[in-house]
Amino acid sequence: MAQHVIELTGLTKRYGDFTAVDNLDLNIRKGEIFGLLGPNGAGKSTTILMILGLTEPTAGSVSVCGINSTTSPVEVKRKVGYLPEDVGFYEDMTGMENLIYTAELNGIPLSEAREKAASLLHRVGLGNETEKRTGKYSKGMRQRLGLADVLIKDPEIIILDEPTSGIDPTGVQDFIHLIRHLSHENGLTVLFSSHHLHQVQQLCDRVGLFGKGRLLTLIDINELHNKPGELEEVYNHYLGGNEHE
Ligand SMILES: Nc1ncnc2c1ncn2[C@@H]1O[C@H](COP(=O)(O)OP(=O)(O)OP(=O)(O)O)[C@@H](O)[C@H]1O
Repeated sequence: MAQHVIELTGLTKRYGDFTAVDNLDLNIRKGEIFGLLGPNGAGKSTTILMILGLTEPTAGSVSVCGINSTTSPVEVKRKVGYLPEDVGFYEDMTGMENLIYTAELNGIPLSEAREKAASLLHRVGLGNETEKRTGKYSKGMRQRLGLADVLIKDPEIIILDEPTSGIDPTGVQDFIHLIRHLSHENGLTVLFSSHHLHQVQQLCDRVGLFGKGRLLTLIDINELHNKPGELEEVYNHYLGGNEHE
């Protein structure tokens, strides 16, 4: 049986009378690329914040690699790399310097940090930009550096929240290929939150479709037989053809 690295049980988040995440039961398997798909406000980011232990659930529980995120967020942080929509870097520092800084914050000795940073910059396609200040990086380059930044502590899971917004179509394709490659190369579990149907279908093994805080259905992408319009049909069936791109 597949090993679960994230287990959400009855997970609920209420803000006053409003329920942002409603009684969510979901298990993510080790090594899979799982998509959280849904329109704005569906509860994807709130779910991610609870997985990271950055927001406390109103009810239910979150376990990451067997660790309770709510009671042990620091331990969970060691296992999970989180790439938000907009990554912040020290703009006056180079890509290399930024990565070394993150590495040192994670307790990696300087000599090892340099080597790891150089290798990761190369792997994410920034091998020729290591000495450029990040203030001069394009949005696509920043997201690639963001990936290197989350990978430097050797996480078991990476969580990417709308990582492609603001990147041009070619950059998006490159980014998607890079994530697939990194996941397969390292056996990484990836959680990818997006409202872009086509990106989710291209990248993910399984998808959870979210709407109004609820998990509406689970979709195995292999079962869609790579038919480009199929995920859209499922989406429209559950979400009534809401605008999604
Ligand atoms: N701190 C908060 N206080 C009150 N309501 C909140 C808070 N955070 C989120 N919400 C609400 O919870 C709902 C779910 O938000 P969430 O950000 O999780 O959705 P999402 O699926 O990630 O959407 P998006 O794609 O826009 O990021 C939204 O209606 C949002 O307004």
